[in-house]
Amino acid sequence: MAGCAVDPPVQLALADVKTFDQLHAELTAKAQDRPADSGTVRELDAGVHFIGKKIVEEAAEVWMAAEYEGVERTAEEISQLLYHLQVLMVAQDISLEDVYAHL
Ligand SMILES: N=c1c2ncn([C@@H]3O[C@H](COP(=O)(O)OP(=O)(O)OP(=O)(O)O)[C@@H](O)[C@H]3O)c2ncn1[C@@H]1O[C@H](COP(=O)(O)O)[C@@H](O)[C@H]1O
Repeated sequence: MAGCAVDPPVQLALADVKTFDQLHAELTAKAQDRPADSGTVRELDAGVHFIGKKIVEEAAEVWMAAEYEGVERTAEEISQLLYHLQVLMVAQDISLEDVYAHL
C-alpha cells in the first residue's frame, strides 16, 4: 500500500507483542482469579522455593543459549526468564514500580 511505512504482516506481529507491563498485569489478574488451567497459578501454589529454582534454571538456559544456540533461542530463553521473574514478583507482591525504582 502506497504511503504505508510498515507491511501488514509486520503490523500484525506488532499487534501480537506483549510488553513486560502487560504480562505483569495478566499474571496479577491470574493470581486473583485463579483459572484452573493456569500454569502461573500452579507455579504460585508451588511456592517461592520452586519459583526460585525455575529462575536459576532459566538463567542457566539463557547463558547456554547465548554461548551456543544463537540470538533467536537466547531471546526465547530470556522471555522465559522474565516470565519466571514476574511470577516471583507476583508471589512476593512486588510491583513494577518497586523494581523500576532501582533501574
Ligand atoms: N510467558 C510465559 C511463559 N514463559 C515460560 N513459561 C512456562 O515456563 C516453562 C519453561 O519452559 P521450558 O521450555 O524451559 O520448559 P521446561 O524447563 O521443560 O519446563 P517445565 O518442565 O517446567 O514445563 C514453560 O513450560 C511454561 O510453563 C510461561 N508460561 C506462561 N507465560 C505467559 O504467561 C501468561 C499466563 O499463563 P498461564 O498462567 O499459563 O495462563 C500467558 O500470557 C503466557 O503466554
